[in-house]
Amino acid sequence: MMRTRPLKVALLGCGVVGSEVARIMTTHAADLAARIGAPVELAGVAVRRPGKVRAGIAPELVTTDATALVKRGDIDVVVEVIGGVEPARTLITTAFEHGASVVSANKALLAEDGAALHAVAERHGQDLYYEAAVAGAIPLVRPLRESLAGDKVNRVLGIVNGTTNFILDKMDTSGAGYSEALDEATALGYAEADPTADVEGFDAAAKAAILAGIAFHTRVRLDDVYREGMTEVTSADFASAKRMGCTIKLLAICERAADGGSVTARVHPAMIPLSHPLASVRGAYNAVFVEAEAAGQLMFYGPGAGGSPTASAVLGDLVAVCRNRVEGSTGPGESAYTQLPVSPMGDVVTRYHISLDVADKPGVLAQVATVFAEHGVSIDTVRQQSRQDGGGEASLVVVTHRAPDAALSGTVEALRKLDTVRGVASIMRVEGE
Ligand SMILES: NC(=O)c1ccc[n+]([C@@H]2O[C@H](COP(=O)([O-])OP(=O)(O)OC[C@H]3O[C@@H](n4cnc5c(N)ncnc54)[C@H](O)[C@@H]3O)[C@@H](O)[C@H]2O)c1
Ligand SMILES: N[C@@H](CCO)C(=O)O
Ligand code: NA
Repeated sequence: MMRTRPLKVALLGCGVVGSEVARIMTTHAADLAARIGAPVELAGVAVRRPGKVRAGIAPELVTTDATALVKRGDIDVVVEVIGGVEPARTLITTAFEHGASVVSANKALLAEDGAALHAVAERHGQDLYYEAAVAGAIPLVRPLRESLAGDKVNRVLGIVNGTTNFILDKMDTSGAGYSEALDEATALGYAEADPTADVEGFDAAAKAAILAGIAFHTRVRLDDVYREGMTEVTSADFASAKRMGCTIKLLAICERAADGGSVTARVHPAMIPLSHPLASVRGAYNAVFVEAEAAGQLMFYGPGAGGSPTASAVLGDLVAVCRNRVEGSTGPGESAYTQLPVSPMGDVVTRYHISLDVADKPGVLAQVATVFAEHGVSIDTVRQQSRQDGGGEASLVVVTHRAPDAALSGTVEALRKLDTVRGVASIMRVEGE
């Protein structure tokens, strides 16, 4: 039976995502009410620029005082889509203290302070849902928190940032420049307010922290995630990748150690074979593989950024939280009972693709091979090509077998010191084989 008192929703932020949340709440009001068992009403919208005309939002709902809105006491659910750590953290905490549940899309905040926010939510008997924070529209947080709660997840690997995938895809397929592709991603509403978060890998690292925490039932913070962005990926790297039958993607990889005693989480560009499903993830799409003991390998794929796709995930959470409210219950809280340590990047076992400019003379190959051997790194393939410019240099491309990342980076440092190595043209990890 339909409850007549409407559930009241406060929307914090009315930008790319917030405006779409408001639009869908209005246009789908009847369906949402039927699914929840109670009408849902937009009771207030906190913005920074009150003078701006916002289609479909009654001007009397708009306020610049987000704090007063979350303190009102009659609000059932606060939807936080302003982004950033503060004032979002204080507003969410205040919402819990004043009897509201929260739906957020804010990965930066959840990766920094998710544990504390979950604790406040639990203390006040409220829900904290954040499907939109990871991989946009793709259902991933809920499947990990709920559908896979009975399995043991060992690995989560994928593309979790739409902006950088859009840029890398453009660089690879159309030869577009980095800045031009970034401007386009920003105009399409994919990039963060400060796109440094995207291109330097902070956004993907925040998502990796959230995913690792949920997947392995432990606490992983942003600082625990090894991070390299994609700003140094060049067209020469793409040319090298092409010669190997690969492309380059910014990957987030979270793994449980083989002995189960620790976990790792990392974000960095990597070469992947063109035959791997991640190689065909185009534009702002995301794709994530989850490997679980009983389920085997699962792939989640879909739009990872943009106002409307992200609003879909926010609305899904809103319906879930409202249903809980109608039933007088709450959903699952944080499940970080294992407290596994996060190992450093040096312990992660990876493969490197290394492209060197070397002197084209006898003994150089042997000298380079010796450095690999001294660091305990086994070589998979070597390709040498003399340069035609008469400068007495050759290009040497080495692909290694798997080895601890510390041994691989130590090898590169030692190679740089050889007189016969004139330069390191490209170093890239190789994944997906
Ligand atoms: N855009 C996407 O594709 C996407 C996808 C997933 C998650 N997210 C997340 O959703 C959140 C919002 O992203 P967005 O793309 O809509 O950003 P946006 O910059 O378009 O919108 C944020 C809005 O919040 C407003 N705002 C900032 N501080 C405020 C305050 N104190 N009070 C009231 N309003 C305030 C800003 O004026 C802006 O209009 C971020 O956490 C982001 O990481 C975005
Ligand atoms: N800026 C983010 C938004 C989605 O979280 C991205 O490009 O993936
Ligand atoms: Na999602």
